[in-house]
Amino acid sequence: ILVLIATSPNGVTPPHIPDGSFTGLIPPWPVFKVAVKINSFFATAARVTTPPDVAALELATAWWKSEVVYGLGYNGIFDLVASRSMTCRDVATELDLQEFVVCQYMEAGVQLHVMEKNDSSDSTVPTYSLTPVGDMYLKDNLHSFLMMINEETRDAWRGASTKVIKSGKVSGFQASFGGKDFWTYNNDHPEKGAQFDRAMKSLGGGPTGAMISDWKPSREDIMFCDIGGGLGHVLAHVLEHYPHMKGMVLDQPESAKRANEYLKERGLSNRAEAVGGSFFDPFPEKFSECDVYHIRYIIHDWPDAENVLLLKNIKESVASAPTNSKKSVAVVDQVIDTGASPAMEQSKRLMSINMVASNPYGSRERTVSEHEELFTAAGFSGAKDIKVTSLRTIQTLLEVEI
Ligand SMILES: C[S@@+](CC[C@H](N)C(=O)[O-])C[C@H]1O[C@@H](n2cnc3c(N)ncnc32)[C@H](O)[C@@H]1O
Repeated sequence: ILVLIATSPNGVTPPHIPDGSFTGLIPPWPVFKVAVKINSFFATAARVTTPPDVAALELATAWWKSEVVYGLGYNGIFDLVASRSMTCRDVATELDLQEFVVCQYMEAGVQLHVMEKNDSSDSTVPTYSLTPVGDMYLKDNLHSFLMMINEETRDAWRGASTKVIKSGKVSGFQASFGGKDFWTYNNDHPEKGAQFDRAMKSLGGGPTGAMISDWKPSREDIMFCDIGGGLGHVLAHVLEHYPHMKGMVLDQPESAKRANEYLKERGLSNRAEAVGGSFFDPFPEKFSECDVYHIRYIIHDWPDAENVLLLKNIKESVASAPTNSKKSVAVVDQVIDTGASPAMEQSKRLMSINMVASNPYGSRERTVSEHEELFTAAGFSGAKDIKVTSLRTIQTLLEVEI
């Protein structure tokens, strides 16, 4: 807590820091800033010292690296090797795979720093274990994200690169999957919907920790509503830090079902519930009790018109609220041109194409002023006073009072 007090420019002091919370892993601001600068310096040094032909080949084959980690994850190799250091032959035998190919993939994994080789003195055959990066791909961590982003999403990108770029109108996903949009496809394939929810949860820890460390709620007992909150993973973290807060998630019916199970698992059912519905319809009456309407990774999923409708629904929900307490909309997204480093801006630009690939035509990452325009179009009088909160992560928090 002392570290947070000492380093949070917004004076954020969550009353409770649960054991193992991601907030404990967020470096103090000065350390974060220096680390980002050092990282940028070496990235620039590597770029300017790499000959153009090498750089061009690296870019052309960059997907090979993803395919290696995908293959290691898809076949359960990361999880098996995490249990004990093993030879590639034993891995192949245990998983009923081809030894020759497995050994090639594991050697490549060493070169990509997701595995390390342990040469034991009593054997000529090396064993392999995971590096801290490899650990990130385990089933209880980024596994579902690794699968999702290298399965249908890969085809969606190809659709964007070859079809949408000429014809417009639809997402890369629709161009590649017979016109079906991402959410309809996931509803038709519930295992894919569940995979997506798990992927979002696994991506969430760091950004949620940064949000909790840098964003100060108006009171510690507010009603925190996560609109499009998926499994309820963000809400769960927030409520664990603020024992007097309550919260709700609004998400698609199938996700809301999974969210209620997850919130129960986390022992939060007495303070949190998930409600199934569409944020493009008027909000359920109980959402008028929300003090903060938190929307993370939602605005970038939609074209302007849909975002204006969603923001209008939030505003309408507040208009029917019984009290006049201070209320706000808090957007967290990869806001363009607010990043702490060029590498972060590069990631946002790639994420923007991921939106073109996966979401309805017109979806993208936006600048602060583009967000301002959406709020203005939805009739928010506070749009011009949009408050920008820097977070110790790639995302930025934008808050508008209602
Ligand atoms: C990119 S995910 C973000 C999840 C979560 N906010 C997070 O930060 O991890 C988008 C979420 O929007 C939800 N969603 C999509 N269309 C929706 C709709 N019409 N109404 C409510 N939720 C929707 C999805 O189910 C999903 O949980």
